[in-house]
Amino acid sequence: MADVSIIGAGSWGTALAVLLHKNGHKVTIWSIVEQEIEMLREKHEHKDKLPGVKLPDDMVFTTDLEAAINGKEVLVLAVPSPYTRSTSRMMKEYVAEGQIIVDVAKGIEENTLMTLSQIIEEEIPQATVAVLSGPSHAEEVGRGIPTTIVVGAHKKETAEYLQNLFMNEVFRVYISPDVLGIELGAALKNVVALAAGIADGLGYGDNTKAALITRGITEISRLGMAMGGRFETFSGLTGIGDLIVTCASMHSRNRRAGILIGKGYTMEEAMEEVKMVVEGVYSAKAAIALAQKYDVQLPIIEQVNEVLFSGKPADAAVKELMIRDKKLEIAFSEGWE
Ligand SMILES: NC(=O)c1ccc[n+]([C@@H]2O[C@H](COP(=O)([O-])OP(=O)(O)OC[C@H]3O[C@@H](n4cnc5c(N)ncnc54)[C@H](O)[C@@H]3O)[C@@H](O)[C@H]2O)c1
Ligand SMILES: O=P(O)(O)OC[C@H](O)CO
Repeated sequence: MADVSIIGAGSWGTALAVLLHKNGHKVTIWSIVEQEIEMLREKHEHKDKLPGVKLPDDMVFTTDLEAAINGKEVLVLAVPSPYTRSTSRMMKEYVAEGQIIVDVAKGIEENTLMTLSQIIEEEIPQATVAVLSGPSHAEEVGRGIPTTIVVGAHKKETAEYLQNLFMNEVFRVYISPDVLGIELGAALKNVVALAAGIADGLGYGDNTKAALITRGITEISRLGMAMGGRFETFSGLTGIGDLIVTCASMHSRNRRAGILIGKGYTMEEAMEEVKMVVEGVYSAKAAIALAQKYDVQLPIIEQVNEVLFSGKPADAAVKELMIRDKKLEIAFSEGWE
């Protein structure tokens, strides 16, 4: 049995807390939001973020960050990506040498273009940082629905330790050394899922969805591989797997925000309506900056940016994608006459 803290009490942190408790670990949940911790103590359920999932009586809820960190074997960092740096800064003074922090959020920092594990490593250099990612909606994990996921870590020993910590008969955990590929797939799929939602909101069909998923993963892997991620990662659970679930599921906040935008809401109105974090909005600009830096084309992601930040009508963005220059589907065709 391990002593574990979840840093951040949103829907994903809460679902993972329940999972880890079921695995026999001692679990503490920390949040910066006092009312949230009071509500969890009183109701033993996160009524706003994960309704219907009961939290066990012996789970500890706290706003005391030092107590949440001291002596814990693993810290699961589950705050949305805009808070990864600020939360890491607060955590730094309490984290022991080698203490494991597993980041479960998905994003790229807009002004630095850093992945979330890079931010944590910069802010808390004494920590051992790993990531957990894959097709996994909190609503389904909270109900014990079979799910597969990947732990990425620089050292195999860390990955195997976390695999044992999280894995059970309904939560199958693979391990991988490709931390960068995992994080890029996770952040970029959210931007493509916004596009898939926009297409749904416009009333388009399954053909359009399949096109966005397939050409979307081409964009993600093109950029990801230019940055050093591995092809197999983008064809795996944290790449195409997570892209499929996010583009298809009504649990997805990115897809739901996209649907509203496709129906004519502004980005701000859609984010307000969805209430929970819509990570794709934060990663969209970073993706374009990275595309420029690594000289790769991301046409879908570019159009998402135009719709989100330049007020381009969603149907005009789709039309622009359809009438782009004629292309080969695959990059190499030497000897093809
Ligand atoms: N929900 C899912 O199904 C799911 C699954 C996999 C990964 N993720 C990723 O996990 C991350 C968190 O997602 P979520 O669904 O839990 O989001 P959420 O919107 O449910 O979480 C918000 C939580 O963030 C915390 N918070 C609010 N303000 C804060 C601040 N200023 N500083 C620090 N913490 C603050 C609070 O505990 C709040 O409940 C995201 O990056 C998301 O992409 C989510
Ligand atoms: O609800 P979303 O769109 O943030 O997606 C949640 C997870 O990333 C799905 O794996």
